[in-house]
Amino acid sequence: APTFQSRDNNSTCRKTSVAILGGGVAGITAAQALSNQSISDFLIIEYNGDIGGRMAHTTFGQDADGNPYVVELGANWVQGLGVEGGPENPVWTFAKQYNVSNTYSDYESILTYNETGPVNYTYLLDDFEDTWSIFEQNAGTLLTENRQDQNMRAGISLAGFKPKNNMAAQAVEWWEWDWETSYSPEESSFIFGITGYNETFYQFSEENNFVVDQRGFNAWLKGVASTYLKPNDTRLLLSTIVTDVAYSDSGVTVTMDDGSCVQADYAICTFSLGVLQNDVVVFEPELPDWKETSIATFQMGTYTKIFMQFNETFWDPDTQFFLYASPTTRGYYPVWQSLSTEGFLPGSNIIFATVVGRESYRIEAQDDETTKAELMEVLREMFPDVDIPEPIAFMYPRWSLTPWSYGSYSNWPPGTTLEAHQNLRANVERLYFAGEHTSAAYYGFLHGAWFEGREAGERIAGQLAKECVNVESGCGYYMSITRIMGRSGFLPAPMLPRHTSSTDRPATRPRPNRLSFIEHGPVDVSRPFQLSQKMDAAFTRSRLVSTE
Ligand SMILES: Cc1cc2nc3c(=O)[nH]c(=O)nc-3n(C[C@H](O)[C@H](O)[C@H](O)COP(=O)(O)OP(=O)(O)OC[C@H]3O[C@@H](n4cnc5c(N)ncnc54)[C@H](O)[C@@H]3O)c2cc1C
Repeated sequence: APTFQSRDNNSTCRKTSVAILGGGVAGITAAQALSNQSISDFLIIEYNGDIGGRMAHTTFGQDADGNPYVVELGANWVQGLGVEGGPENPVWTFAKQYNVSNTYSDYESILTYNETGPVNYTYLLDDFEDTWSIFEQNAGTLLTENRQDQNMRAGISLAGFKPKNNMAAQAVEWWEWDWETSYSPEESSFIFGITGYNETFYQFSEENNFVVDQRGFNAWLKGVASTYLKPNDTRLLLSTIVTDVAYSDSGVTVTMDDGSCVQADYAICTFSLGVLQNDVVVFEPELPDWKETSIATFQMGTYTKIFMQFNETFWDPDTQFFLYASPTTRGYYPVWQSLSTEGFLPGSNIIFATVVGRESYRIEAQDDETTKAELMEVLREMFPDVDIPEPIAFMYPRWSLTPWSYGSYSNWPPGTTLEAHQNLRANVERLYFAGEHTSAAYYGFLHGAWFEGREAGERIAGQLAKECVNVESGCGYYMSITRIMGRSGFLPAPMLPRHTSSTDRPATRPRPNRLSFIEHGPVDVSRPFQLSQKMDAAFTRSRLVSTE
């Protein structure tokens, strides 16, 4: 049973204005937003011995001199970079600023295989792309006409792509969908799967750059943190595990596993959706029903990279991706990426496979040797003419079992709404929530965490300063739908924010008809994004409806 003895004796707690729970992207950005508004009295409380959260790396294998390589266990790409003169992904801005080494991911650099070896089914990639331009329009129709969401399977199928028992088509669909979202089309929202894609790849750009920086991808976040934290700053509590969070309309008390506590005027909880779903932190009082419902509704996916180093590069060193279609099982070690390729870690002889969802859970539950044997069997099928040696290094993380993340990143299930998501984001009393999962526009991405951390920091800064410096994102509390409606339950009228029509978009956009609910235009990364304002407008409309 949880004990709250520290809270009973608050005089012994360390005092601060803002307790930031978690030192991932959202937490570090929230603290930066406070610092930018001259609020220096905050504490960042982080489980791990370093900042970065799910942007996490480790050492793996070794080079010819015996020095280990650094590989990313979590986030690996800057996704959607930006176009000349247009909005730029803030992570890309910082990656450039802090010289993070990266290479363009060329998705055309792909070879396809099945259980008999190399088989060219790349034409299916084109087929799927053609289908995409149809189903994204259909998703747009559903959104603009405020119609019921479907699952992605229905969207893909109605647009004409029906893989059924064609395993090559299944592999292609996995590459196009599951690989990005960590969920199958059956498990994913059609409308918000498409808007989620469009917000990033049509607003910024469709380019993804893969990070191979030997300092680790979090080098940029450390750079950001160093602008307001001194070396060994006592406001950063590393290796500190939060167990209890007591909140009220006058403050928040945070208790750690060693019994120590922090008493704050406000707090921002940036723990992942997986952490919230696994009840590892006790909230006092219990989170309200509307909050619990939203936490239970959204999904936490698992994305697993399995690294292998060999004593030679027996695959084509000039190709970035290798797609494998299992004869029996969709998503069975489908995507392989070479790190031995120029621009990555040439000469490293490292290749890694990726699985998601149920396949991740399956391999997380088995030992390394069993998984290694499965991978070797697949490689021998893909390269029947090669005498493949045993790997000299092998490793994969178990994200769904990791106690500070419980999964990789969030996804929207079919049939949910923006309103349900706003409840995931809304504060309870003086406890705020931020992270990739609270971003309706950029959930699952580093930049989602960045925008959300900044907004939460700015809102609290507005509360503390008693003046709203940042009028664009708004200050103060977020709205929960219950707070507006005065009750929980189904909303009587659809309240989707206005979205742009295709004619509003710059002509230079690659596929101008894709759907978005954020207006396009230059985004200055020093300014917040305005989704919340649009949502607030939607909520105002809902209040009018309910009053009527
Ligand atoms: C395998 C994988 C691949 C990914 N690939 C990409 C990619 O290529 N591109 C991309 O943009 N995004 C990618 N992502 C998503 C990206 O990593 C996340 O969106 C982002 O890092 C989330 O940041 P956050 O601050 O919201 O959460 P987190 O990074 O989870 O930060 C929360 C922090 O809270 C801490 N914490 C949790 N519990 C406690 C506790 N009890 N006490 C104290 N501290 C606690 C954690 O240690 C963590 O540091 C990937 C993620 C994974 C796991």
